[in-house]
Amino acid sequence: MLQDAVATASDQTETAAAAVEATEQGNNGAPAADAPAASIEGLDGIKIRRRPVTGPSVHHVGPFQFRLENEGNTPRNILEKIVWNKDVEIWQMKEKMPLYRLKGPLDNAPPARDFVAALKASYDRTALPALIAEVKKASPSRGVLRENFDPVEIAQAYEKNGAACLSVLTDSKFFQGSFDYLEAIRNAGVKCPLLCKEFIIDAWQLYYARSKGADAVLLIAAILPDRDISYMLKICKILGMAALVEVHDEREIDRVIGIDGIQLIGINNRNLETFEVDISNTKNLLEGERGQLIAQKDIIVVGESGLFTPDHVSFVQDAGVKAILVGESLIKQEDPGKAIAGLFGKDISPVSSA
Ligand SMILES: O=C(O)c1ccccc1NCC(=O)[C@H](O)[C@H](O)COP(=O)(O)O
Repeated sequence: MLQDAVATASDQTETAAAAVEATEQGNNGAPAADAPAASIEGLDGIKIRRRPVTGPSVHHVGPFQFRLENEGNTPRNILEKIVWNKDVEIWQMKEKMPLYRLKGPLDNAPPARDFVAALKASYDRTALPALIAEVKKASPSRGVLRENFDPVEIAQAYEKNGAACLSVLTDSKFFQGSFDYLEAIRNAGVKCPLLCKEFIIDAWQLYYARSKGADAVLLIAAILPDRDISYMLKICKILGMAALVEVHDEREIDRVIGIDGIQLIGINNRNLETFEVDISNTKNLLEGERGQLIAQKDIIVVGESGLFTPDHVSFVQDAGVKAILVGESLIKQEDPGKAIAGLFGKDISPVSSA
């Protein structure tokens, strides 16, 4: 039933993981027709299915029975694939580290750094979009971006050369990222606030990210209903973390503008279903009344993906962004820190502009 599928952020996980497990085990021959529908497609503007149906239909031909692929238990695009995998991963991680064990140590943890203030300070200092530089080893669309990958060295180089904040990919299966990278960067004395770049679908992940040193998290509108975004924003506030709420199209941006407590909207120029990158997406989404409303609400817009040159940076700045999130164009250079000056067309490191 559809209303069953729209569970709260936390109880979705168990159900979803069980569904994925049942699917992977072949469901012991139980026909899908008897199973509850697990898709929440179309609800609250979400385009992807948050979890597979519990098993493909059984088809009978004479004495044989077989299952057809692609009848609900096969992800239709990379985003669905990532999210379905994440469901199972979270379920396993929660077993090892239940919420009550995560929460306790957080009371004595150093407070989160102010991600939003760091972006504003950088913009005021440089009059250029504040840089969130991404520590990104690989991606589903581009494969391995950097063989010789030392996350701490890269983070320090980004900081030294003017990044306001850092984004650290933590998904291991699709991005070769790690929570250990986040923790190591934090423990190495990097002062820039850190964004945990994850596919967050369960509130447990917010506590886990904080426990590993995150100062901010990514919430992707394509995979989260409005009520989950609102709920997670409240938890972020309690934990002292900022949330970068990411959108890709008009429907998503209009949804999130209406949610209370949004400080940062990321416009992803990459379509996460097709991998197509088009930086004019940022401009298109900020045109007209929508851009004015965002400015009135004092929301900072972050332009994400596909930014390689000073012209690209000017283009999105003219469209209204005050910050940019950049991975590939920096990480692929021999010296990712020095690549920052190439991206902006000038040195933006704090020392040189002081
Ligand atoms: O980068 C991908 O291939 C990708 C695929 C599926 C989901 C998300 C993906 N990337 C996350 C990002 O949005 C980027 O890492 C980030 O915006 C930086 O983009 P870029 O500067 O183009 O590396």
